[in-house]
Amino acid sequence: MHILIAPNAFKNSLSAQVAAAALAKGVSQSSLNCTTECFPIADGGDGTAQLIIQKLKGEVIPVTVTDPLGRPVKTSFGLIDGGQTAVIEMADASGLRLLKTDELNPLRASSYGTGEMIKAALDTGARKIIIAMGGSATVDGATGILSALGARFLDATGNPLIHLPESLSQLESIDLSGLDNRLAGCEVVVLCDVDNQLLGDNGAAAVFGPQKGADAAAVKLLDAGLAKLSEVVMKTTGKNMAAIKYGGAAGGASAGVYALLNAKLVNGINYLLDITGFDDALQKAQLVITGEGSIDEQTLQGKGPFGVASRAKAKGLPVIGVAGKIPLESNERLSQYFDVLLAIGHGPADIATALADTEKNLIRTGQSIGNMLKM
Ligand SMILES: O=C(O)[C@H](O)CO
Repeated sequence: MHILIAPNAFKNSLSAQVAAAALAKGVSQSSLNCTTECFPIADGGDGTAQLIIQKLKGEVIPVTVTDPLGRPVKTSFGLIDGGQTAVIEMADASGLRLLKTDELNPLRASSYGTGEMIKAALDTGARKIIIAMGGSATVDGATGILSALGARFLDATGNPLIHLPESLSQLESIDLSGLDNRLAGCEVVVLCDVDNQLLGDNGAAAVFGPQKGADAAAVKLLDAGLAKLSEVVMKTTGKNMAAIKYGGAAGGASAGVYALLNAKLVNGINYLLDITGFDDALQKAQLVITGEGSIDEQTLQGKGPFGVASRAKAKGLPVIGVAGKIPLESNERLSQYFDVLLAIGHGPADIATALADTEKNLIRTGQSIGNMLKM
């Protein structure tokens, strides 16, 4: 039997690579006679660019940019296709993981550093830029990214707004005359980790603002600011940031680059699976194991394990989903994609212990899966 092991990262615990290796180790310690292939995945959020760059054997270009609070951060992006295409991870410059809990400041956090990475990519001569968006600390509708690339966000007196995104409700016009003209000849593709739209109860501020430190008042202010941005963008470009699917990803940065850089917004997991040749790996498999920190109804909204499971199911393959948390009761919708769902925990544990034990839990779960299949 050949098993394809394709988990997402286990948030706050293990990268997708380590999770896949742990499951494979467990299976190899079982009594099952089988071969395995590790195919770690990501859905646009943290780790996506790294996986693409690794899989496509890209060149890593080091760069120093500014973090969400304007401090220098050493990071990198990748070049693939012989240098024609740059692959950027927004979270490397503007990610939540760059801030300590007491530094979270969604009213001021800026995506400027991601714009600096785009600029650095243009400097290499890249003609296409893939940006993985998710895991961000910002809710600025890409105003930071665009400012780094030369756009100016102006108030009623024609002065540039300071303290974005907090001041967005004073936006009156956008000056695009200074926008880096190399962007005109460059295709921008954004890999989105969620399909939420920009505004409202299901939008960037309301759903993802709280995890970036926004209280109820800040969520309201940010949502109103993004609505104002959308209104002015509509006047300036005729493009509707508020209506685009995926526009709520990464604090609306996806919607901003869609409207002002003509970026194409796509489902992160599907793009990753396509570009990394997942279907070829699937071709050889008789069983697929995928997983993530939690597998529940939300998984079906385009998350990584869902992307993997739907492709496996399209080929009639059995799928085992492993997660720290799974629904208590069996769920008909989930069963259409996951033949078996396994919780990896070995007993009652607080979150900190569960996170610390994830690797061991995955090894043991992999071994149990192998032994069960052998039976
Ligand atoms: O960055 C974020 O806001 C979330 O990952 C959703 O895209």
